[in-house]
This record gives sequence, structure tokens and C-alpha cells, in this order.
Amino acid sequence: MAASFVPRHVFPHYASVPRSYFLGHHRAGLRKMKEMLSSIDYVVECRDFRAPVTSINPMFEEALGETRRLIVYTKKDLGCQPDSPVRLQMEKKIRSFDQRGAVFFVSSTSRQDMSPILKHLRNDAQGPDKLVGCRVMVVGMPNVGKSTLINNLRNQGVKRAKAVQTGGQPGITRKIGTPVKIIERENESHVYVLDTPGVFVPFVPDAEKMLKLALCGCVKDAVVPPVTLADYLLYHINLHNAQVYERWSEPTNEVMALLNRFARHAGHLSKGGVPNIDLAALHLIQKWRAGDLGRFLLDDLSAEEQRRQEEGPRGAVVMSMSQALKADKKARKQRPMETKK
Ligand SMILES: Nc1nc2c(ncn2[C@@H]2O[C@H](COP(=O)(O)OP(=O)(O)OP(=O)(O)O)[C@@H](O)[C@H]2O)c(=O)[nH]1
Repeated sequence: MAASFVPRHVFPHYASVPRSYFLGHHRAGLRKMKEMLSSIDYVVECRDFRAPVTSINPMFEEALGETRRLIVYTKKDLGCQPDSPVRLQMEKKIRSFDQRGAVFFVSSTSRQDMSPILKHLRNDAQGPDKLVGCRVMVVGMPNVGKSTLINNLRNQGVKRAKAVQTGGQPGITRKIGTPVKIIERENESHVYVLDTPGVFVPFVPDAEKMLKLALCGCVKDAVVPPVTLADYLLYHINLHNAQVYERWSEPTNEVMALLNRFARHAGHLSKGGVPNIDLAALHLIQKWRAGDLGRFLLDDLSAEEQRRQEEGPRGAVVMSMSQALKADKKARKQRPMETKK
């Protein structure tokens, strides 16, 4: 059976996927960031290494475009094995997408990943005068790892303890924080970072992108039906290594079969011993997010490279808020009845 297993090469279930997750604090956060921009000297934009193209929020380009910045791809440890020979190739390709500024790749478990960022900021980030120092705003999609990065930079830079709260679900940071010192300079023009709320896009035109962002944890787990998300995960796992779930099942493209077996194995049973499929789906997704079901990218870097050659470097087109709301309304109308909330 395993020898003849053929994974799906396309994921068929897009119609039922909601495409919006633009919350009040996203809108307010973005507005506040724009307002504060005149007092900000530098921007650190975080993106998720597992979805290096999809986790770009084009609204930051528009809002923070002219400010000096660097890009940090977080969760590197979850995108490939640490000693994998392809890691450097991946990094090289991703780097080639951003030729305007410095690009870094970090894992929260690696202190040494912080040193090059600190060194770069020390040389490149200048404030208006030594009294205020240099103010760096850290931005990115929800749950991408902004607060974790700030704590790690602080720990490595000035040997101080955690300063901002982190958490496994999006939306832990709701407001722009107070400045946190990460670099001390002899001339007293220290470098401070400000945490910001994660900001999602007003509408995701491509449903597959929504699935990728949901898998990475950028939207709350209740937004996309867990079985659909687990199915999308299974689709990716099978393209990489269908053996990673051999503890529960032989290779399969049938998510319900896998979830049934996994639910029984993990003890996710409702009354009468019936498998709790939604709970099993969420648990399976969490296992992947913890690196237990393979480490791989969700974006196809070669396809993106080709797209850029054909269409130029511009990423997703930025929709105005009213365009996004209209597109969302239209998409809701088109969704099958049973999936509407
Ligand atoms: N494995 C791994 N997990 C990480 C990494 N960086 C962050 N995380 C985890 O990702 C989750 C989200 O991290 P946060 O730092 O709270 O994310 P955030 O971007 O500040 O989230 P918001 O409050 O939604 O803006 C937490 O569970 C972190 O432990 C990383 O490099 N590797």
C-alpha cells in the first residue's frame, strides 16, 4: 500500500474557506503605527519562515514604506531540520526576494541568531539625538513571533529578563508597547524596541493563502474549520513525507480516516467512545506547529522565483479597506450555505 501511495498534487477544498480576519485591534494598531511613524527611526518586519511569501503583509509596505528597516524570518527551526543542507539554499532564495535591505533568519531557541541582528542595528539604526536614543518598531502578522524576538534581543543585548508577553494564539499583544532597551551604546544613544499588535490583511483573495496563514497560527483556530485545516496539512505532509504519521495510519489522502485513528490513539473520545474529530484535528495541527510532523515550507520558493521573474518583484496588490470589505462580502455570498457563520 505505502509503496503505491500517490499524494494529492492539488488541494480541492477551497470554497469553504473564510477569507477575512481583520479585527478591531488590527485596524487600530495599524492606524496608531502610522501616527507614531514620525517618532520611529527603524522598523523590524517579522515574517514566518514557513510561509515566507504568504506572511508578507503588503499593508506594512504602504504604511511604513519609507522608514529604514530590516526583515526577520522567524520560526526557522520549524521550516526545516537544523542540519539540513537545503536550509542555506532556502535562505539564499528568500534573501533574493528582498534586495532592498538586510534579512535575518531566527529561531527562538538559538541565542546566537540574535547577535547578527543586534550587530546590524548597532551600526545601522540611528536616533535623532542621544537623549531619546533610537526607536525601533517591530511589526508583523499576528503570532509570527514579534514579542518572542523582542525578549530574545533584550536578553542577548542587555542581559535583561523577558519584557513583553508571548503566547501560542494570535492577539496576545493588543496595543503598541512602551520602549524596551535592547542595545546600550557608549555615547548613550541606546536602542529601544516597541512591540506592536500583529496586523492581518483586510481580505485574503487567495483561499490557499488563508489556509497557510491559519496553519502558521496567524488567525485564531476557530476561524477555519479544523478538519479543513487538518486536511490541508495532510496534503502538505504527504507531499513531503507520508511516513511521519505511521504511528497512527498508513499513508492516506483521507483526512477523516487519519483523524479517526489519531483520535482513538490520543484518547480524543466523546461520550460512547465516539472520536472527537474536531479536537483530533486541532491536536494534529498543534503537533505540526511544534515540529512533530515534519518541518517544511508551505510556500513554493521556485514558483515564487518564477512569478517574480515574470511579473516583477511586487508582492500582493494592496487593497484599500473598502475594496477589501466588498471582496469579503462577495466571497461570503459565494461560500456554500453550511460553512457560513
Ligand atoms: N518553534 C518556534 N516557536 C516560536 C518562535 N518564535 C516564536 N515562537 C512561538 O510562537 C508563538 C507566538 O509568539 P509571540 O512572540 O507571542 O508572537 P507575536 O507576533 O508577538 O503575537 P501577537 O501577540 O499575535 O502579535 C509563541 O508560542 C512562541 O513561543 C521560533 O522561532 N520557533
